[in-house]
Amino acid sequence: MVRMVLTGRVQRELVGHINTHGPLAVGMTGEDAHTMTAVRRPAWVDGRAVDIGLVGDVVDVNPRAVRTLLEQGHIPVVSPVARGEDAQVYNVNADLAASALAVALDAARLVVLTDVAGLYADWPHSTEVIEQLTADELAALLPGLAAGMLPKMEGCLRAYAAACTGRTCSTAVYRTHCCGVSWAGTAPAPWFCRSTTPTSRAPGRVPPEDPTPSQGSREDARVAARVQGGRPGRRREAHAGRGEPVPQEEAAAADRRGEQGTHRLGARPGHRGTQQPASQSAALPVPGHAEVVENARGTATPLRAGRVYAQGQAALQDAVGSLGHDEVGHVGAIERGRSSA
Ligand SMILES: Nc1ncnc2c1ncn2[C@@H]1O[C@H](COP(=O)(O)OP(=O)(O)O)[C@@H](O)[C@H]1O
Ligand SMILES: CC(=O)N[C@@H](CCC(=O)OP(=O)(O)O)C(=O)O
Repeated sequence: MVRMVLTGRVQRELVGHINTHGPLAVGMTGEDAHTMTAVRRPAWVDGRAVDIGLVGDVVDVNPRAVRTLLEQGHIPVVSPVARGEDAQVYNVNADLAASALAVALDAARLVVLTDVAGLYADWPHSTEVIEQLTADELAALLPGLAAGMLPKMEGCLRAYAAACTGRTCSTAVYRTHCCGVSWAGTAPAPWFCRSTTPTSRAPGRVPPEDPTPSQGSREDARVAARVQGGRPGRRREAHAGRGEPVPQEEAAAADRRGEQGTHRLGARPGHRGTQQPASQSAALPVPGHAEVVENARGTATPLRAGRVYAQGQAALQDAVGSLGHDEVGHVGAIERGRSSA
């Protein structure tokens, strides 16, 4: 079911929209060429693991197939379905999958899109957007987040921790800014608008050693309750929860697998960020601006990357518009600028 919806339907629509601009997008899944390997991820409720079915967490990424597509000028559209070493196929969260892929590709920037103006400080009571926050601040906020914002922010935190571990990270600041966008009119405003230059509020703050959120977020409790109650829910719950909660030993075993996996992709312990000015961050480009996008080690092919990026933005802008959102915000996660390591 998950494969059918995510790969057979959602992915095909996105690929189709992008390809109205040319032969750019190629659809694939995390299963293909062993791109993503996952382990079962339980929900945590009151410190106890609750099995919610074939939901996984990416523990290993082989980016070779994606890299090959990029090098050939394509835009890979990767559905968040991953193989497990136990021969199961896991449904992984798209934002967490994107974060893991960005890390494996050594990407210079991770951008996650959302249907609201940005990360709200006191949602659902207020829509005041947090413009910028540090990894520590985000880690503290994480357990209180819910719905789609939780995996987005968890993905940001993981990418930050991985990107800034063992190397100088000049712009290691989370920026959550909205590029509010109205798609209501016929001529949509740019949604990749220029971001504010990050301040020097906290570059180089120490990332958390384990960015995996706590044992017991509000969202986990909600999902587990849905699964246990067997009630149909939103799409997420409807296919996330298969099967009954399992005995504690099994849940604990799943957890052990999860911990092992987190170790493979997570932050290496002992890292200390380096104090660097934060001003090296490039502003997000506006559509059509053929910015040369290099990865952090400066190894991207400049011309091709610039062309693909510019085309890709126009195509993505259209694709997102076609999905019918009235407003699309994006949450800038990591933006490293040039790394000296
Ligand atoms: N602090 C928060 N700030 C903004 N949105 C939040 C927050 N906490 C929870 N949310 C919810 O998260 C949603 C954004 O995630 P969404 O874009 O729907 O994710 P996805 O579609 O990728 O699952 C918002 O519409 C809102 O309902
Ligand atoms: C485990 C998990 O979260 N799976 C997600 C995969 C797709 C996804 O992440 O879609 P959104 O970003 O729109 O939520 C799901 O089943 O909905």
